Amino acid sequence: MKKNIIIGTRSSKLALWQAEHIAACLKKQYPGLTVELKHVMTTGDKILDTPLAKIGGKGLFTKELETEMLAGDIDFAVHSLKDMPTQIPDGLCLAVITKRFDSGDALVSPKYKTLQALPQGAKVGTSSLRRKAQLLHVRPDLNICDLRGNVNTRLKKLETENFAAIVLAVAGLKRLGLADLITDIILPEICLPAVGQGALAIEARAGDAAVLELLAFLNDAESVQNSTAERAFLAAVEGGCQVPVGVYAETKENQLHVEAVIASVDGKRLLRDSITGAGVDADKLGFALAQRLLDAGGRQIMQELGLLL
Ligand SMILES: NCc1[nH]cc(CCC(=O)O)c1CC(=O)O
Repeated sequence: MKKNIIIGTRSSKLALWQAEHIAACLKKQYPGLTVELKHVMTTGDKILDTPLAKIGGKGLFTKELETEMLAGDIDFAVHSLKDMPTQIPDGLCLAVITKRFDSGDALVSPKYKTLQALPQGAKVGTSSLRRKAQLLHVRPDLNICDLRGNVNTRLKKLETENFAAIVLAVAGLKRLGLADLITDIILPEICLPAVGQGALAIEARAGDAAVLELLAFLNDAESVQNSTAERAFLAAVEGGCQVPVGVYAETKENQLHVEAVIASVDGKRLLRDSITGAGVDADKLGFALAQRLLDAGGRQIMQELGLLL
């Protein structure tokens, strides 16, 4: 049994909460274990002004952590699953996907409270093309403006940059103890979440049996199955975290139900479809749903996006 573990983490408050949460779970399970946190700066942390979609590339929040892991300087890294690219580098693996509690998006609007109540042309902050496209689809009048930075930075900008509302993940706000700031939950009928939103992922060395064994108890079978479908969908549309694509899988009455959307950035074209099947076919279901949406016009939208960015 390992006696000491080094967890690699980004330094944002959310990343630290997530790493500390996993550290606490480990210490509870293995009282003799010592757990250390090592802070690692990623490209996504260094470039703060440019919209992520324009920086391009995948793994902006994971690459430097992966390098440290491969070099043996950290034992594993804790990520928000939604920040994980669909391709994991050779030698590494997704060791754990935790149980997901909140997958949705929230509106923070101290003045207007709900999406419906926002005045015509209201300035709304989000840098996510997925959120932008889906919001514009129901409210084409909104003035959606870029809003980057970690959760706390975005909340500050809500005031300093005069946004009528900003959109954030429910999970991130709850983890930071900021659930009180949520004034409206944006229903999945309006805005489907990002792949894996709300779940934590632990990335570790594929051959490190001691660490993998130590972590196994944190894995949630249903979460793994659901995110397998979601990640298969994302891989098939060849999207990173910065595409106007949303997908949500859930298990109901022993069936896996996957719902997904591909939209143009202006929200004018929005393709949405769903598929249901056996959980063991999670991969195939995600892939099949992607093919359906791509054939229905999604391929053209993704091609246009490639030209745009
Ligand atoms: N893109 C940053 C990011 N990565 C994960 C979360 C929230 C937590 C989660 O979705 O698991 C957030 C903040 C947000 O989107 O509001």
